[in-house]
Amino acid sequence: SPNDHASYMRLALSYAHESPPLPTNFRVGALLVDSASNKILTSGFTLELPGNTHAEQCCLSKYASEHDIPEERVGEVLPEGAVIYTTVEPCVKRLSGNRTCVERIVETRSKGGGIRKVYVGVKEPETFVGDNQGRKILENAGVEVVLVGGLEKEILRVATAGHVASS
Ligand SMILES: Nc1nc(=O)c(N)c(NC[C@H](O)[C@H](O)[C@H](O)COP(=O)(O)O)[nH]1
Ligand SMILES: [Zn+2]
Repeated sequence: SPNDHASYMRLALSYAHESPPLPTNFRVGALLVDSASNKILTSGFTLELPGNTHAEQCCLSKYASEHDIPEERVGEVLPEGAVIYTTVEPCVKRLSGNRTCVERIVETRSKGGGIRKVYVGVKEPETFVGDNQGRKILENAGVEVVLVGGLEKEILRVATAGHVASS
């Protein structure tokens, strides 16, 4: 129900606070949830795992390691009702050139299962890569993108805490 989405998004936002503030990315929090059992499978935040990691990537990577499977094959072990909540929409381009979260999410569906829905707190600001057009790519891959409104101001304040205050 809608307030479930808002409470999951608020929880994802609480993880974003764990991310170190930097001027070079956003502080994002994410959850991997089994919507069938309403259970939180993993949480993640930007830079949680070693390397230049994204919140959504950390959720998938942690779940994969819990199941002793390489991250790129995580789709094979995700439950039927797997969904992701992320405070900022999944990246579709990254200045570092690392694999994007849209690619990682789409890849989970290669064997038929995988992530079915992505709940998003805000559209990505244009700071680094301009307008993020990832939503269409996700939808074309059969991933529904649902905007969960109400936390935009807080999400953006946390996401940009490491950025030089815009004059
Ligand atoms: N959804 C999302 N989750 C994250 O955890 C994160 N950090 C971003 N950020 C998107 C932003 O576009 C990229 O952080 C910059 O483009 C810099 O690229 P890198 O992150 O260094 O690869 N977006
Ligand atoms: Zn990403």
